[in-house]
Amino acid sequence: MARRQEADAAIRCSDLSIARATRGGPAQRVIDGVSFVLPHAGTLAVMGPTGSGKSSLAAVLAGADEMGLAVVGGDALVEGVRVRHPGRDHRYLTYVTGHLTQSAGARLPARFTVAELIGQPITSRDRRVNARALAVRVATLLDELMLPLGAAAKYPYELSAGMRQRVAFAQALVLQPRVFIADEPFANMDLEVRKAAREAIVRRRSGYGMSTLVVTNDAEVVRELDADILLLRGGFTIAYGHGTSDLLWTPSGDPDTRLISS
Ligand SMILES: Nc1ncnc2c1ncn2[C@@H]1O[C@H](COP(=O)(O)OP(=O)(O)OP(=O)(O)O)[C@@H](O)[C@H]1O
Repeated sequence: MARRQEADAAIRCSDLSIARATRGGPAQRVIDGVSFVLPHAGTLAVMGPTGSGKSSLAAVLAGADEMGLAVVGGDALVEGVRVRHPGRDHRYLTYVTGHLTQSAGARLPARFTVAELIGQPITSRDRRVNARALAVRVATLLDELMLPLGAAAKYPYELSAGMRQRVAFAQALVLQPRVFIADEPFANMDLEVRKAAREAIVRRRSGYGMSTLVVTNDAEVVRELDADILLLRGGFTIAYGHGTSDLLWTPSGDPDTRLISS
């Protein structure tokens, strides 16, 4: 797909507010006035307690068609595409962002093989894809994420939870995204595998400038990826900056280092 005019940042989020429709009741605001900039080749960790809106923010930025989520204020530019009304650019948005949703491994559809699942972002866009080239790309990703080549022909139920998570991880990277939006990507991974998955991110960051927004509450992940931090509570930003000692706390957010040192 042709590159659009070069955006000046991977994500430029300006006073973004997101609401989630609730059954019967009024829409619930899950993100309220959030602003940040993720530069090209940058890494941002979105942290905060459960229900603070991390996954909702990630889904909207990735252009996920999640029922009931809507931008109700401000906007965000992801590789130059407005998430509020992307229109025909929605397809481009989902092409340049690799979205690894929360518990993606556990939610892989059961009727496809691993090779089909990893290749799906490509085959769903181009049915005449070169099968041999696709097989090579799938094999490379399996190897990179320490999955045996034999896994390609298996179905999700034949794999462990950790292996399924790596299949979902590979699927989110198969299009070599410009922005990787990953919701708790290292769930169910042991130390060795987690290192391989982290290196897959770092390799793309230094190789072609992939930017990463990672939802995590693991301070180790923040350190390992040398990430900036956006700390949310109840949909609001309570701190933003780099490193635990360099965070700017908003007036409404009492400094609470427990949130980032757990
Ligand atoms: N599928 C859903 N249906 C209804 N409400 C939801 C749904 N998913 C999230 N919510 C609500 O939206 C708000 C924000 O949730 P969100 O999942 O974005 O937060 P989070 O910080 O990612 O939480 P967690 O760490 O538990 O995943 C919460 O109040 C949550 O209860």
